[in-house]
Amino acid sequence: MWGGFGFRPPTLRTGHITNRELQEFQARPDDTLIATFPKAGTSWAIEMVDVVRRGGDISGCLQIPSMMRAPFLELNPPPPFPSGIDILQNQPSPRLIKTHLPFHLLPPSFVDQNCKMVYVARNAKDTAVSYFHFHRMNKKLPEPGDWNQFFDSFLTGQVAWGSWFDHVTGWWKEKNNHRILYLFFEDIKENPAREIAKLSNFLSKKLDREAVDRIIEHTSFKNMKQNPMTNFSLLPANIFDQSVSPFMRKGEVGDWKNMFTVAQNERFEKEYRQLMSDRGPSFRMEL
Ligand SMILES: Nc1ncnc2c1ncn2[C@@H]1O[C@H](COP(=O)(O)OS(=O)(=O)O)[C@@H](OP(=O)(O)O)[C@H]1O
Repeated sequence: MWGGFGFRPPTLRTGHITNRELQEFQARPDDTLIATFPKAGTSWAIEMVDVVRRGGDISGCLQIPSMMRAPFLELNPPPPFPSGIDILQNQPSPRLIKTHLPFHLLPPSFVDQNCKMVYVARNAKDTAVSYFHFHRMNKKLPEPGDWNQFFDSFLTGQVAWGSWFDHVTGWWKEKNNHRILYLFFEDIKENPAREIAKLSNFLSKKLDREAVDRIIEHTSFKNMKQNPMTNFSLLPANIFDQSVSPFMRKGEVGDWKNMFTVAQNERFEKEYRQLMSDRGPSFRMEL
């Protein structure tokens, strides 16, 4: 699989990465980290950040799959496939790195090296629905059960990468202590040009009007869904079975209304009020 991307797995490694190896990961000062809770718009942000860093030139992005342009830090497949760390250690600078880690589990070198970090948050209801469909198609994740069961698992933080509530508030609390740009999926959807301007400023990359238009076009849902470099169609069906649910599924704000029952919504609202502090980020559930 990896050979097809022009990548040769390093030969030295044979086993899984340990938590200690992850914590000892050496970030470089010019790394850019993209951090999210799963299904918050990671792939969208990767594409935007990558083209912004390339000054609006999309040609490089059209040749290499997104998962190779922004390796997944904590990816830990069984041998002989390379881990995220294996891939990253062999990548030239400046690297783009994807993670779903909560802030408190991030390898300390990202803070020590004063790396730029882009965090994208998405409202919990749409995230839960997107995550449910992702579990159905991702053959490396546990079976989600029915929507009712998954809803319960999500709300109680019993899903991979834990509690959505802890994740979005954990990164929010740190955003002024480090070089963190905290963005929202809903804001990008509402006004991509405004959010690209924030990225251009944060990444110190000047973009003219044409470049911004090019980025909006290249990163539109329609284009990313058709583009094999961004739609994960290069992964075989025993990893992502897109006949069950496509990776680029709907890309909307408010799709939760098609899944949540009235009772689920009431329970969600009640627990949301208890779990989200007043000082945390505030989310829009519809536009
Ligand atoms: N360009 C663009 N515009 C709008 N929406 C987009 C875009 N790219 C990805 N998406 C939607 O983001 C959801 C996938 O989230 P992630 O990329 O974070 O997934 S992952 O955690 O990295 O697996 C998933 O959301 P749902 O459609 O609601 O399931 C994708 O469709």
